[in-house]
Amino acid sequence: MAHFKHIVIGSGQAGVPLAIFLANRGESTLIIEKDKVGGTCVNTGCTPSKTMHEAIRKIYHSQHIEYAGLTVQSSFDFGKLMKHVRDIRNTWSEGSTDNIENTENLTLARGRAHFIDDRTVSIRGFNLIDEQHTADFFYINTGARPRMPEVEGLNSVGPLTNRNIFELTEQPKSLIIIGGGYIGLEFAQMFARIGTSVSVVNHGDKIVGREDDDIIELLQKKLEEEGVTFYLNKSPEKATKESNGVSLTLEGGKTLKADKILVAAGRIPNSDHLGLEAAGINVNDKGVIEVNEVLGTSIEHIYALGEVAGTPQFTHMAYDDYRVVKANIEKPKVRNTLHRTVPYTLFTDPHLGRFGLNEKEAKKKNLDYKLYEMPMSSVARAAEKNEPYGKIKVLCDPQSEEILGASILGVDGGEMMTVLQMACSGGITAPQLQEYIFAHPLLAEGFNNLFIS
Ligand SMILES: Cc1cc2nc3c(=O)[nH]c(=O)nc-3n(C[C@H](O)[C@H](O)[C@H](O)COP(=O)(O)OP(=O)(O)OC[C@H]3O[C@@H](n4cnc5c(N)ncnc54)[C@H](O)[C@@H]3O)c2cc1C
Ligand SMILES: NC(=O)c1ccc[n+]([C@@H]2O[C@H](COP(=O)([O-])OP(=O)(O)OC[C@H]3O[C@@H](n4cnc5c(N)ncnc54)[C@H](O)[C@@H]3O)[C@@H](O)[C@H]2O)c1
Repeated sequence: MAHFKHIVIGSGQAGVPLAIFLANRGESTLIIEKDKVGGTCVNTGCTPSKTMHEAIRKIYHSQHIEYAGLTVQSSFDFGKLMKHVRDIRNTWSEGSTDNIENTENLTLARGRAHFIDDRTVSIRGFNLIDEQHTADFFYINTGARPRMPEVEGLNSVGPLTNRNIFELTEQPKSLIIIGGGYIGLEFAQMFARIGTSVSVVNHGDKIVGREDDDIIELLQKKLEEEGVTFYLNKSPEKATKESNGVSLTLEGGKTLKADKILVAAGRIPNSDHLGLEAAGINVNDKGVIEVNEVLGTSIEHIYALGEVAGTPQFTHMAYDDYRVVKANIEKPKVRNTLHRTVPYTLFTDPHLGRFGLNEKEAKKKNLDYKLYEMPMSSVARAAEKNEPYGKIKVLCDPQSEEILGASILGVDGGEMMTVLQMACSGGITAPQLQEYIFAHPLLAEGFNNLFIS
């Protein structure tokens, strides 16, 4: 048993920078990881999925330049693509491991941690030997895992999730995806583009249900044009292993058949098995650790960060939790989690870049707004790229014309959204953007036309 000033449990998007920060203050710090260093984003989330997305985007666009007189007949090696994805992921995870191991005062323990009491954790190591350590302060950054819906037989058909899909070496000829959210749609398009027959089953009547209906319609239309079939308002009821794959029976009786099923039906926090009761740490009925605005738990010297603490499920938000904890260690009460902007980008092609208010939310809250909207085909750069699909919607305050939120379904829509997010943070208004000199012909230049009232 050793005593540390700080123990960080989980090496996710908040845990690694936090542990390095604490150790660099000259304070003895232990970081515990039960799996690969870097957490979901690096190993089974953003890094591999966006590596795959970019490769497939390039393949797709290289096959769609008939307008320039080029017809491409190419062969495609799925195994090679997935090896590339795993190589990139491993490089980033190993880089993160090296950073930890090269930091003075920082120790990496490999194994699964749980609390014995509010000052002690036990770690079940990879060698199955338990060790116990104590600390003055603890930081829980254990993330979340895929939620497996209650579907009869689902576990016995060996479903894919984000945890094992990047290990595939053979391309499924057909794929059923349960869930029409971020993971479901990103994978649906990727697999459809490489020739897999893809069906998405979603129990709500809309995919990405919190977006505006016109944006959802455009996005769904694009995916349908690329070969994705949607089964909306349908819950899967029974999964069965077949001699040549799997079948999934939906409510109402329709049965789909495919090589594989991918489950992308939301995530649940990794708070069970942590011994939180032994430490007196409160969780809510969804298993989320209850935290205050500076991420303190019900126990004064224990903090929780990232998805396990109910932070919006994006890497940049977990990372911002690290900034909040860091700021409060350096100078208490300077930063908290209240009123944070939560930008995000759905990495379909084209992107859906989002931040702040959309029409759906404004109507729900009965808020007044002025809407500026324009098709992407009116943006010169998008036309020049021959990627004019989508639309821009920006909500502004009707009096001050300050920007309240944006939905940009369009080529590089995430990058475009960020320009508006920054304008919003800096109090730059719609008329100011209409007069602003953007370099021609960039996508952002489209804002000159968008904001003509
Ligand atoms: C397929 C996919 C694509 C995604 N794409 C994006 C994207 O493009 N952009 C974006 O912003 N977000 C994306 N996300 C979401 C993003 O990955 C997560 O929001 C982010 O990783 C959450 O970080 P975290 O710090 O909360 O936890 P995690 O990154 O999940 O880290 C938690 C760590 O704790 C470890 N752990 C758990 N329990 C224990 C224990 N008892 N002892 C020791 N260690 C433990 C886990 O092994 C893990 O390494 C994606 C997610 C998925 C699944
Ligand atoms: N680009 C990004 O930033 C990105 C990419 C991937 C994941 N993520 C994060 O990861 C989180 C998890 O992604 P996700 O796609 O698993 O969850 P999600 O919450 O985005 O979507 C889940 C979908 O599954 C549907 N669903 C739930 N149970 C179902 C059932 N039994 N049958 C059929 N449909 C069902 C829901 O209606 C919903 O549409 C996201 O919320 C997001 O924050 C972000």
